Amino acid sequence: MTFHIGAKSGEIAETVLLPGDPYRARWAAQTFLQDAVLVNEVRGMLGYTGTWRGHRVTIQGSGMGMPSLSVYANELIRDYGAQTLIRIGSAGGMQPQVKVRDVVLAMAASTAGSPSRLMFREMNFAPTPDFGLLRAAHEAGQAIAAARGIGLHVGGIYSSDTFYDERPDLNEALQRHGVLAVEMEAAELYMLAARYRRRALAVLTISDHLLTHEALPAEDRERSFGDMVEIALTAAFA
Ligand SMILES: O=P(O)(O)O[C@H]1O[C@H](CO)[C@@H](O)[C@H]1O
Ligand SMILES: O=c1cc[nH]c(=O)[nH]1
Repeated sequence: MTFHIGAKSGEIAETVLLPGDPYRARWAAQTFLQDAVLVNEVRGMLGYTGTWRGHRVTIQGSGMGMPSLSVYANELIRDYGAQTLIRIGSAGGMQPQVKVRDVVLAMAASTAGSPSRLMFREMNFAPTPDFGLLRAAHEAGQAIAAARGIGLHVGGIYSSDTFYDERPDLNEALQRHGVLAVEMEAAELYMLAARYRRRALAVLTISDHLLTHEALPAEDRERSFGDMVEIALTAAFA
């Protein structure tokens, strides 16, 4: 048991999927895991442990934004020994070729903030995922994307500290530099994984688009993003 996670010692698996939305954690656990057991509900941030194809997996909500993700990832790594942490998140598309419902594998996560910024100060640390996980997710993702008719993209993303941002010039600069999508947690996850020598990756589904202004409803963001969950699980145990 930690400050924010009520699970007992041994109730968290070494492989953890991290959706921001705790209800997505519940949906993914009910849909993909066998014998899923609720192991955390402190602050309503639901976490479940079960098995996928015989492998133990925890799916733990991480909340919105890097300070929240940082709380859960720190405790999962330092107190429960999590080794592989894969974010399964929603994101806003930033390029015309990246469509709503496409999946993005975040090969780098730029950020202007994050809790780790306090530590790095003037240093522009480059947060990146585990290459083995990225490669395995790409392989799994290609097959899933072809079968389901969705796009799969690998590239840089932007981990923002604000959902409602007042800097259209910043988004424009990021778009000109090829950034595929915006979300709010991956950079901190990658920095923590680097610090503690753990494996991390962010697998994202495009839920809305900054250029076309399309947006999926909350129910879809909670329950219809199975492609990225399958990609994440397959990559974790490749
Ligand atoms: O759907 P999740 O995983 O929460 O991810 C995205 O959605 C939230 C904003 O609506 C932020 O947490 C952002 O990163
Ligand atoms: O942070 C986010 C997440 C989803 N969609 C966005 O536009 N931003």
